[in-house]
Amino acid sequence: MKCAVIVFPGSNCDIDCYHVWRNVLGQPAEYVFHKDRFSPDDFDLIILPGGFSYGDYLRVGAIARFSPAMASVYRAAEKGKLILGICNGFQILLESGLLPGAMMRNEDLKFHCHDVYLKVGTVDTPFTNLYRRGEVVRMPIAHGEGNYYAGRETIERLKAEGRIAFYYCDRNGMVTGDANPNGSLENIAGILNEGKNILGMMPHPERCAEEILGNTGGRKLFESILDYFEGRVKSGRQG
Ligand SMILES: NC(=O)CC[C@H](N)C(=O)O
Repeated sequence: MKCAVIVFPGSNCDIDCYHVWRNVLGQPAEYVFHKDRFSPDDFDLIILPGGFSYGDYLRVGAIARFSPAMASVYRAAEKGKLILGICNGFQILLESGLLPGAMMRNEDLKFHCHDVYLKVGTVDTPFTNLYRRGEVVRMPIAHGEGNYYAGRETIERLKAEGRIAFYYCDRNGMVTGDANPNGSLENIAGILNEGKNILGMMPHPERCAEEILGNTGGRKLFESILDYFEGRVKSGRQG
């Protein structure tokens, strides 16, 4: 299953994503430079990695959204290809309109770099099918702008359609204000598009996919994608 990792000026998690896909899952991966275009059928999975694309100028993700590589991502998205945006990648997906809502500065205006607990909101997706619904996983976060906001109608729709992939929670799985690191509405940590072929999430699964890192909570996310692609599970939509 061929994966593209898009490299923007200021990306800093591109190598981690490439490493996980290539070396942990043993699948082909390629870097795609932000100035390059590609055809929608060149890749089965596109990862928009974390970092500070274009220095986070204007608004996080606001400039990256206009890069040539993103023009190809939009075409791939239309074809139902799988797209995973992690942290800054999530921010770019919001700015590009591929996912609804917007990201604001963390409520306390501080950069948060620590582990959080996440509750899996839906397992009927190409990205989460190996988790149990309601499973609690630990993952690191590292961001200054993870305060997710959307209008009430959008939030209700996301909930009704099973499109909230992850909520911030405490170690017992309670979704409380205390467990919310950034002020995100309803403790939302990750959402899907309507077709469930696009996932944006603030936590970093690529930083917790190997024993040597002391946490493998993110590994099932990548394995879910591969299982889905190889037809071992039937959920969401496949391009
Ligand atoms: N780890 C990251 O992707 C950083 C995200 C982002 N640029 C922020 O600080 O909000």
